[in-house]
Amino acid sequence: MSRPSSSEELQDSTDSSAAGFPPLTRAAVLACQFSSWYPTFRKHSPKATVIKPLEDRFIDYLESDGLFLPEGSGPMGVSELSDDEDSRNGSESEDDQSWQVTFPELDADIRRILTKYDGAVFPKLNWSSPQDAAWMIPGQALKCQCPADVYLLLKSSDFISHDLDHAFDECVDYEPEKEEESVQEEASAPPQDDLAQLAAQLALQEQETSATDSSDDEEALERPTRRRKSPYKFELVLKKWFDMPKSQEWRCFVKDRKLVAISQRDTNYYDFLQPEDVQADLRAKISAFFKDEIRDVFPSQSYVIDLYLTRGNDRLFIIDFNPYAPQTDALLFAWESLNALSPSAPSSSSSTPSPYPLLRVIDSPTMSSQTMPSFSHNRYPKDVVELSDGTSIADFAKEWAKKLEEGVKDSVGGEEEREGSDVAGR
Ligand SMILES: Nc1ncnc2c1ncn2[C@@H]1O[C@H](COP(=O)(O)OP(=O)(O)OP(=O)(O)O)[C@@H](O)[C@H]1O
Repeated sequence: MSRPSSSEELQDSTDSSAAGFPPLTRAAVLACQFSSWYPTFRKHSPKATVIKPLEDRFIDYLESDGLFLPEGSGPMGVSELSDDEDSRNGSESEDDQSWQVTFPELDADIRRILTKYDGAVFPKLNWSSPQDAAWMIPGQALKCQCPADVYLLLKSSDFISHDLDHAFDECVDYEPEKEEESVQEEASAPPQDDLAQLAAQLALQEQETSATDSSDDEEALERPTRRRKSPYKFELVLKKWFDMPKSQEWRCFVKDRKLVAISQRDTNYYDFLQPEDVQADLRAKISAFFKDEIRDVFPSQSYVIDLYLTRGNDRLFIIDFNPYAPQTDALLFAWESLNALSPSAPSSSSSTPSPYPLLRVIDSPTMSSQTMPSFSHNRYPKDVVELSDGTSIADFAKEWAKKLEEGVKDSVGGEEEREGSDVAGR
């Protein structure tokens, strides 16, 4: 899920009903949480394991100041840190802190999942991956090969902070004071004795297990936790890493259960996507997949799906669900034009084929990558923007969005293709 970079920008974009957006509800946001949809769509999604709920101590670590890594989380294992690892712990004063933080159970879970997934995973929390922090690890991708890689990315990312603190901010039915009150009431209840506590923990585990459809293997690792001052539980999603050619990714917009538009996900120009028959084939494949596998199953009326089409064009995979809301990037479309579409209206003549879903690809190689960056307005690190030229994040975002809009009319140079493999969730 993409998200605004500042509360100011958030205010600009939250008047969703005025702009023609359906009201965003907590249920719609929760439906896009990874563990909400993955059990249902597992066979159409790359392999992944969810660790939930994350313990409060770990969330506190992610939210704490300074960039330091828990002891024993590096590639060398539990008992030692390499010199390299030590140097990633940040400044000298922060080093002291690093030796006080350990997450041996979580480290062990991550290492076990890494082994199961051939040594590399892609991390995210309930909704977001730390894409804005990719530059923190070698290769600038979110390819994690030890627990420290996962922690470093999560801890450095504004997108992850958004998941932790602002996931429901724009929902019409979200009342933070009320929710916090109920959590505080729970926290101030008389302490339970050990047996009662154990029973409560087991009940929680059972409830979670059914919610994530954990079956024969460990695709949902559950453990009891203390209650945090938050009305929902945080989860760490580790997806098996695979090389996914960007040119094969598509963002699909669903309005009132109708697939209205499809946008190329990447901002590069690809020759092979230009022929009309290729585009017609794409529309047909994605439309059929949506109708057969998603439309009657996904609980929301309006939402956005990210799909990946294997290079042989023979199989579609679900990468992510996002809310139909301004904080999700509309990519090559403008939200105003998507909101203005009315796919239910009768077509002018019965012989005219339906124009839906509309499909947009970058259709010219002339635009330079400087004017068409691959991160759009709500997908770059806050710190970078703050340091940029003294403008506020909101102003910078508006400038950026304007550039993007202008940029869509042209396009940029191509990227070499790679083949994805072994992606099936099951
Ligand atoms: N298992 C994976 N292995 C390698 N790369 C991946 C994997 N899953 C996702 N990616 C890449 O990361 C991108 C973002 O993934 P994902 O949609 O899960 O994260 P997100 O933070 O929710 O993104 P967004 O907010 O843009 O929807 C994908 O478009 C894809 O390019």
